[in-house]
Amino acid sequence: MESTLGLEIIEVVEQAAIASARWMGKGEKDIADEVAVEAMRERMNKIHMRGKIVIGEGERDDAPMLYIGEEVGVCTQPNADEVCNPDELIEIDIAVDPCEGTNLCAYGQPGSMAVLAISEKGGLFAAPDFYMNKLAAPPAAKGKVDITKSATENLKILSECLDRAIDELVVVVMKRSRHDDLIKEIRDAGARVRLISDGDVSAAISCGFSGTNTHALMGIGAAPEGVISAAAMRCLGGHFQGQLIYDPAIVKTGLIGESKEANLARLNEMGITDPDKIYSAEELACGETVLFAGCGITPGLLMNGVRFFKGGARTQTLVISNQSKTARFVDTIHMAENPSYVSLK
Ligand SMILES: O=C(COP(=O)(O)O)[C@@H](O)[C@H](O)[C@H](O)[C@H](O)COP(=O)(O)O
Ligand SMILES: [Mn+2]
Ligand SMILES: [Mn+2]
Repeated sequence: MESTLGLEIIEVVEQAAIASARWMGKGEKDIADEVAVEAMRERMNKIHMRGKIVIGEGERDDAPMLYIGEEVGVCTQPNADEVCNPDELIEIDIAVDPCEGTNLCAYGQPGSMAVLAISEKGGLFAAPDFYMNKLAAPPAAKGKVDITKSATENLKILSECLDRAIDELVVVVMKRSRHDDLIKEIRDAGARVRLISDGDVSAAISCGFSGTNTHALMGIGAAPEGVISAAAMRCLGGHFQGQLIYDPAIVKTGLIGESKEANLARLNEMGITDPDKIYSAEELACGETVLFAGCGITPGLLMNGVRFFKGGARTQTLVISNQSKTARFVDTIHMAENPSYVSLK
Protein backbone atom coordinates (compact mmCIF):
# COMPACT_ATOMS: atom_id res chain seq x y z
CA MET A 1 0.00 0.00 0.00
CA GLU A 2 2.79 2.39 0.91
CA SER A 3 4.67 1.84 -2.35
CA THR A 4 1.55 2.15 -4.51
CA LEU A 5 -0.30 4.90 -2.67
CA GLY A 6 2.42 6.72 -0.69
CA LEU A 7 3.11 9.46 -3.23
CA GLU A 8 -0.55 9.69 -4.22
CA ILE A 9 -1.74 10.48 -0.70
CA ILE A 10 1.01 13.07 -0.31
CA GLU A 11 -0.35 14.83 -3.37
CA VAL A 12 -3.91 14.56 -2.05
CA VAL A 13 -3.09 16.42 1.17
CA GLU A 14 -0.77 18.86 -0.62
CA GLN A 15 -3.51 19.89 -3.05
CA ALA A 16 -6.03 20.31 -0.23
CA ALA A 17 -3.56 22.38 1.82
CA ILE A 18 -2.67 24.65 -1.11
CA ALA A 19 -6.32 25.28 -1.91
CA SER A 20 -7.16 26.04 1.70
CA ALA A 21 -4.08 28.19 2.29
CA ARG A 22 -5.25 30.59 -0.43
CA TRP A 23 -8.05 31.41 2.04
CA MET A 24 -5.75 31.67 5.05
CA GLY A 25 -6.49 34.74 7.13
CA LYS A 26 -9.55 35.77 5.14
CA GLY A 27 -12.02 35.01 7.89
CA GLU A 28 -13.99 32.65 5.62
CA LYS A 29 -13.89 29.29 7.37
CA ASP A 30 -16.50 27.61 5.20
CA ILE A 31 -14.75 28.55 1.98
CA ALA A 32 -11.37 27.43 3.35
CA ASP A 33 -13.00 24.09 4.12
CA GLU A 34 -14.93 23.78 0.86
CA VAL A 35 -11.94 24.37 -1.41
CA ALA A 36 -9.91 21.81 0.55
CA VAL A 37 -12.70 19.24 0.21
CA GLU A 38 -12.96 19.85 -3.54
CA ALA A 39 -9.19 19.66 -4.08
CA MET A 40 -8.96 16.48 -2.04
CA ARG A 41 -11.86 14.85 -3.86
CA GLU A 42 -10.51 15.82 -7.29
CA ARG A 43 -7.03 14.42 -6.58
CA MET A 44 -8.36 11.24 -4.94
CA ASN A 45 -10.51 10.56 -7.98
CA LYS A 46 -7.37 10.33 -10.10
CA ILE A 47 -5.93 7.49 -8.04
CA HIS A 48 -6.16 3.99 -9.45
CA MET A 49 -8.10 2.52 -6.53
CA ARG A 50 -11.50 1.85 -5.06
CA GLY A 51 -11.58 4.00 -1.94
CA LYS A 52 -14.36 4.53 0.56
CA ILE A 53 -14.65 7.47 2.92
CA VAL A 54 -15.30 6.06 6.39
CA ILE A 55 -14.57 9.27 8.26
CA GLY A 56 -15.68 12.48 6.64
CA GLU A 57 -16.39 15.61 8.54
CA GLY A 58 -18.83 18.44 8.81
CA GLU A 59 -22.14 17.24 10.23
CA ARG A 60 -21.65 19.37 13.31
CA ASP A 61 -21.25 22.63 11.45
CA ASP A 62 -22.76 21.96 8.00
CA ALA A 63 -19.29 22.07 6.49
CA PRO A 64 -18.93 20.75 2.94
CA MET A 65 -18.17 17.10 3.39
CA LEU A 66 -16.44 14.34 1.67
CA TYR A 67 -19.37 12.37 2.96
CA ILE A 68 -19.21 9.09 4.80
CA GLY A 69 -19.73 6.23 2.38
CA GLU A 70 -18.61 8.31 -0.62
CA GLU A 71 -16.56 6.24 -3.03
CA VAL A 72 -13.48 7.78 -4.56
CA GLY A 73 -10.85 6.71 -7.06
CA VAL A 74 -10.69 5.73 -10.72
CA CYS A 75 -12.04 2.25 -9.98
CA THR A 76 -15.30 3.63 -8.58
CA GLN A 77 -16.15 5.50 -11.77
CA PRO A 78 -18.67 4.35 -14.42
CA ASN A 79 -15.96 3.06 -16.78
CA ALA A 80 -14.17 1.14 -13.98
CA ASP A 81 -14.63 -2.20 -15.77
CA GLU A 82 -12.60 -0.96 -18.73
CA VAL A 83 -9.75 0.62 -16.77
CA CYS A 84 -9.38 -1.44 -13.58
CA ASN A 85 -8.23 -5.03 -13.47
CA PRO A 86 -10.26 -6.77 -10.71
CA ASP A 87 -7.26 -8.97 -9.85
CA GLU A 88 -5.12 -5.94 -9.10
CA LEU A 89 -7.78 -3.80 -7.48
CA ILE A 90 -6.62 -1.71 -4.52
CA GLU A 91 -9.50 -1.37 -2.05
CA ILE A 92 -9.03 0.95 0.88
CA ASP A 93 -10.89 2.81 3.60
CA ILE A 94 -10.09 6.48 4.05
CA ALA A 95 -10.50 8.91 6.95
CA VAL A 96 -10.22 12.55 5.90
CA ASP A 97 -10.20 16.01 7.37
CA PRO A 98 -9.38 18.21 4.36
CA CYS A 99 -9.02 21.29 6.52
CA GLU A 100 -8.43 20.32 10.14
CA GLY A 101 -8.65 23.53 12.11
CA THR A 102 -10.74 25.62 9.72
CA ASN A 103 -10.89 28.47 12.25
CA LEU A 104 -7.11 28.36 12.54
CA CYS A 105 -6.82 28.68 8.77
CA ALA A 106 -9.49 31.38 8.50
CA TYR A 107 -7.84 33.50 11.19
CA GLY A 108 -4.23 32.81 10.26
CA GLN A 109 -3.44 30.86 13.44
CA PRO A 110 -0.93 28.01 13.70
CA GLY A 111 -1.77 24.29 13.51
CA SER A 112 -4.17 23.93 10.58
CA MET A 113 -3.48 21.04 8.23
CA ALA A 114 -4.98 18.82 5.54
CA VAL A 115 -4.99 15.26 6.87
CA LEU A 116 -6.00 11.74 5.99
CA ALA A 117 -5.41 8.19 7.10
CA ILE A 118 -5.82 5.08 4.98
CA SER A 119 -5.99 1.38 5.68
CA GLU A 120 -7.34 -1.74 4.07
CA LYS A 121 -11.13 -2.27 4.23
CA GLY A 122 -12.33 -2.31 7.83
CA GLY A 123 -9.00 -1.00 9.13
CA LEU A 124 -10.31 2.29 10.54
CA PHE A 125 -13.06 2.73 13.14
CA ALA A 126 -16.01 4.46 11.48
CA ALA A 127 -16.53 6.86 14.37
CA PRO A 128 -19.82 8.71 14.55
CA ASP A 129 -19.76 12.49 14.46
CA PHE A 130 -19.72 12.60 18.25
CA TYR A 131 -17.21 13.91 20.73
CA MET A 132 -14.42 11.86 22.21
CA ASN A 133 -12.44 12.10 25.40
CA LYS A 134 -8.80 11.66 24.40
CA LEU A 135 -5.47 10.91 25.97
CA ALA A 136 -2.33 11.07 23.86
CA ALA A 137 1.18 10.64 25.20
CA PRO A 138 4.70 9.82 23.94
CA PRO A 139 5.80 6.26 23.08
CA ALA A 140 7.69 5.96 26.40
CA ALA A 141 4.38 6.24 28.26
CA LYS A 142 2.41 3.92 25.98
CA GLY A 143 0.23 1.56 27.99
CA LYS A 144 1.35 3.18 31.25
CA VAL A 145 -0.81 6.28 31.30
CA ASP A 146 -4.51 5.44 31.24
CA ILE A 147 -7.57 7.53 30.43
CA THR A 148 -9.41 5.96 33.40
CA LYS A 149 -6.86 7.46 35.79
CA SER A 150 -7.01 11.05 36.99
CA ALA A 151 -4.92 13.72 35.28
CA THR A 152 -2.86 13.95 38.48
CA GLU A 153 -2.03 10.23 38.41
CA ASN A 154 -1.23 10.32 34.70
CA LEU A 155 1.11 13.26 35.20
CA LYS A 156 3.02 11.29 37.84
CA ILE A 157 3.30 8.34 35.44
CA LEU A 158 4.38 10.63 32.60
CA SER A 159 6.97 12.23 34.80
CA GLU A 160 8.49 8.81 35.57
CA CYS A 161 8.29 7.53 31.98
CA LEU A 162 9.81 10.65 30.48
CA ASP A 163 12.26 11.23 33.33
CA ARG A 164 11.08 14.81 33.76
CA ALA A 165 9.78 16.69 36.76
CA ILE A 166 6.05 17.32 36.62
CA ASP A 167 6.64 21.05 36.14
CA GLU A 168 8.67 20.20 33.04
CA LEU A 169 5.61 18.63 31.42
CA VAL A 170 3.38 20.47 28.96
CA VAL A 171 -0.18 19.24 28.48
CA VAL A 172 -2.28 20.47 25.56
CA VAL A 173 -5.95 21.04 26.32
CA MET A 174 -8.63 22.59 24.14
CA LYS A 175 -9.80 25.91 25.58
CA ARG A 176 -13.41 25.01 26.32
CA SER A 177 -15.52 25.50 29.43
CA ARG A 178 -15.94 21.71 29.64
CA HIS A 179 -12.25 21.57 30.53
CA ASP A 180 -12.20 24.11 33.37
CA ASP A 181 -11.81 21.45 36.08
CA LEU A 182 -9.28 19.47 34.04
CA ILE A 183 -7.13 22.56 33.46
CA LYS A 184 -7.22 23.41 37.17
CA GLU A 185 -6.24 19.85 38.11
CA ILE A 186 -3.29 19.82 35.70
CA ARG A 187 -2.06 23.16 36.99
CA ASP A 188 -2.56 22.13 40.63
CA ALA A 189 -0.53 18.99 39.96
CA GLY A 190 2.32 21.29 38.86
CA ALA A 191 2.34 20.76 35.10
CA ARG A 192 1.96 23.47 32.50
CA VAL A 193 -1.00 23.76 30.15
CA ARG A 194 -0.94 24.86 26.52
CA LEU A 195 -4.45 25.91 25.62
CA ILE A 196 -5.49 25.59 22.00
CA SER A 197 -8.60 27.01 20.40
CA ASP A 198 -8.78 24.28 17.72
CA GLY A 199 -6.67 21.60 16.07
CA ASP A 200 -6.33 18.70 18.45
CA VAL A 201 -5.02 16.37 15.70
CA SER A 202 -1.80 18.34 15.45
CA ALA A 203 -1.57 18.41 19.26
CA ALA A 204 -2.10 14.65 19.60
CA ILE A 205 0.51 13.78 16.97
CA SER A 206 2.99 16.22 18.50
CA CYS A 207 3.04 13.95 21.57
CA GLY A 208 4.48 11.23 19.35
CA PHE A 209 7.66 13.24 18.69
CA SER A 210 10.07 14.43 21.33
CA GLY A 211 11.32 17.95 20.69
CA THR A 212 7.83 19.41 20.29
CA ASN A 213 7.59 20.29 24.00
CA THR A 214 4.21 18.55 24.02
CA HIS A 215 3.93 15.69 26.48
CA ALA A 216 0.23 14.91 26.55
CA LEU A 217 -3.12 15.82 25.05
CA MET A 218 -6.03 15.56 27.45
CA GLY A 219 -9.71 16.35 27.12
CA ILE A 220 -12.64 16.24 24.76
CA GLY A 221 -12.51 16.94 21.03
CA ALA A 222 -14.25 15.47 18.03
CA ALA A 223 -14.37 11.68 17.52
CA PRO A 224 -13.49 11.65 13.78
CA GLU A 225 -10.34 13.62 14.57
CA GLY A 226 -9.67 11.04 17.29
CA VAL A 227 -9.50 8.24 14.72
CA ILE A 228 -7.13 10.21 12.48
CA SER A 229 -4.92 11.04 15.48
CA ALA A 230 -5.00 7.38 16.55
CA ALA A 231 -3.87 6.25 13.10
CA ALA A 232 -0.82 8.51 13.29
CA MET A 233 -0.08 7.56 16.89
CA ARG A 234 -0.36 3.87 16.10
CA CYS A 235 2.24 4.29 13.36
CA LEU A 236 4.50 6.25 15.74
CA GLY A 237 4.11 3.78 18.60
CA GLY A 238 2.66 6.52 20.78
CA HIS A 239 -0.14 6.26 23.31
CA PHE A 240 -3.69 7.13 22.28
CA GLN A 241 -6.96 6.27 23.95
CA GLY A 242 -10.41 7.57 23.12
CA GLN A 243 -13.86 7.23 24.67
CA LEU A 244 -16.99 8.45 22.92
CA ILE A 245 -18.96 11.17 24.69
CA TYR A 246 -22.67 11.00 24.05
CA ASP A 247 -24.02 13.19 26.86
CA PRO A 248 -24.53 16.80 25.66
CA ALA A 249 -24.27 18.00 29.26
CA ILE A 250 -20.60 16.96 29.38
CA VAL A 251 -19.62 18.61 26.12
CA LYS A 252 -21.21 21.97 26.92
CA THR A 253 -20.29 23.46 23.51
CA GLY A 254 -21.13 22.34 20.00
CA LEU A 255 -23.90 20.18 18.62
CA ILE A 256 -24.19 16.58 19.68
CA GLY A 257 -27.77 15.47 19.04
CA GLU A 258 -30.85 16.34 21.09
CA SER A 259 -30.29 14.23 24.18
CA LYS A 260 -28.19 11.55 25.78
CA GLU A 261 -30.97 9.01 25.13
CA ALA A 262 -31.21 9.93 21.43
CA ASN A 263 -27.43 9.70 21.09
CA LEU A 264 -27.36 6.28 22.76
CA ALA A 265 -30.05 5.08 20.37
CA ARG A 266 -28.04 6.38 17.42
CA LEU A 267 -24.91 4.60 18.61
CA ASN A 268 -26.89 1.40 19.03
CA GLU A 269 -28.24 1.72 15.48
CA MET A 270 -24.66 2.02 14.28
CA GLY A 271 -23.80 -1.25 16.00
CA ILE A 272 -21.87 0.36 18.86
CA THR A 273 -23.25 -1.78 21.68
CA ASP A 274 -20.82 -0.63 24.35
CA PRO A 275 -20.99 3.18 24.20
CA ASP A 276 -18.56 3.57 27.11
CA LYS A 277 -15.83 1.45 25.56
CA ILE A 278 -12.33 2.85 25.77
CA TYR A 279 -10.61 2.45 22.44
CA SER A 280 -6.85 2.15 22.01
CA ALA A 281 -4.94 3.45 18.98
CA GLU A 282 -4.74 -0.16 17.79
CA GLU A 283 -8.54 -0.48 17.94
CA LEU A 284 -9.31 2.85 16.30
CA ALA A 285 -6.84 2.09 13.51
CA CYS A 286 -6.82 -1.70 13.57
CA GLY A 287 -5.75 -2.40 9.98
CA GLU A 288 -2.66 -4.40 9.21
CA THR A 289 -1.45 -1.48 7.12
CA VAL A 290 -2.03 2.07 8.26
CA LEU A 291 -0.74 5.21 6.58
CA PHE A 292 -1.18 8.79 7.78
CA ALA A 293 -0.47 11.95 5.77
CA GLY A 294 -0.81 15.56 6.89
CA CYS A 295 0.23 18.72 5.03
CA GLY A 296 0.57 21.99 6.91
CA ILE A 297 -1.86 24.73 5.86
CA THR A 298 -0.65 27.19 8.49
CA PRO A 299 2.68 26.67 10.27
CA GLY A 300 2.52 24.28 13.20
CA LEU A 301 4.65 22.33 15.67
CA LEU A 302 5.23 19.59 13.12
CA MET A 303 5.15 21.15 9.68
CA ASN A 304 5.52 24.45 7.91
CA GLY A 305 2.43 25.96 6.38
CA VAL A 306 2.00 26.57 2.65
CA ARG A 307 4.27 29.31 1.33
CA PHE A 308 3.31 30.89 -1.98
CA PHE A 309 5.66 32.57 -4.43
CA LYS A 310 4.97 34.01 -7.85
CA GLY A 311 4.15 30.98 -9.94
CA GLY A 312 4.20 28.34 -7.27
CA ALA A 313 4.00 27.14 -3.70
CA ARG A 314 6.06 25.15 -1.24
CA THR A 315 4.52 22.62 1.13
CA GLN A 316 5.65 20.34 3.92
CA THR A 317 3.93 17.02 4.52
CA LEU A 318 4.36 14.42 7.22
CA VAL A 319 3.75 10.83 6.11
CA ILE A 320 3.82 8.09 8.72
CA SER A 321 3.66 4.37 7.99
CA ASN A 322 3.25 1.42 10.31
CA GLN A 323 4.64 -0.82 7.54
CA SER A 324 8.00 0.75 6.88
CA LYS A 325 8.14 2.32 10.36
CA THR A 326 8.97 5.68 8.88
CA ALA A 327 7.93 9.26 9.55
CA ARG A 328 8.88 11.18 6.44
CA PHE A 329 8.82 14.94 6.14
CA VAL A 330 8.27 15.67 2.47
CA ASP A 331 9.18 19.13 1.28
CA THR A 332 7.68 19.94 -2.12
CA ILE A 333 7.89 22.85 -4.51
CA HIS A 334 4.83 23.04 -6.74
CA MET A 335 5.63 24.89 -9.96
CA ALA A 336 3.13 26.64 -12.15
CA GLU A 337 3.38 26.26 -15.94
CA ASN A 338 6.10 28.87 -16.50
CA PRO A 339 7.24 30.14 -13.12
CA SER A 340 9.35 33.31 -13.16
CA TYR A 341 11.46 31.73 -10.42
CA VAL A 342 11.44 28.69 -8.13
CA SER A 343 11.76 29.86 -4.56
CA LEU A 344 13.58 28.05 -1.77
CA LYS A 345 12.11 30.41 0.82
O1 LIG B 1 -10.50 22.02 16.04
C1 LIG B 1 -11.13 21.16 15.56
C2 LIG B 1 -12.15 21.50 14.57
O2 LIG B 1 -11.99 20.78 13.34
P1 LIG B 1 -12.52 21.34 11.96
O3 LIG B 1 -14.02 21.40 12.05
O4 LIG B 1 -12.05 20.29 11.00
O5 LIG B 1 -11.91 22.66 11.70
C3 LIG B 1 -10.86 19.75 15.96
O6 LIG B 1 -9.48 19.61 16.09
C4 LIG B 1 -11.48 19.35 17.31
O7 LIG B 1 -11.21 18.00 17.54
C5 LIG B 1 -12.97 19.41 17.43
O8 LIG B 1 -13.61 19.45 16.21
C6 LIG B 1 -13.47 20.35 18.44
O9 LIG B 1 -13.04 20.02 19.70
C7 LIG B 1 -14.97 20.43 18.45
O10 LIG B 1 -15.35 20.92 19.67
P2 LIG B 1 -16.24 22.21 19.87
O11 LIG B 1 -15.58 23.33 19.13
O12 LIG B 1 -16.22 22.40 21.34
O13 LIG B 1 -17.57 21.88 19.32
MN1 LIG C 1 -11.23 18.81 12.15
MN1 LIG D 1 -12.14 20.07 8.92
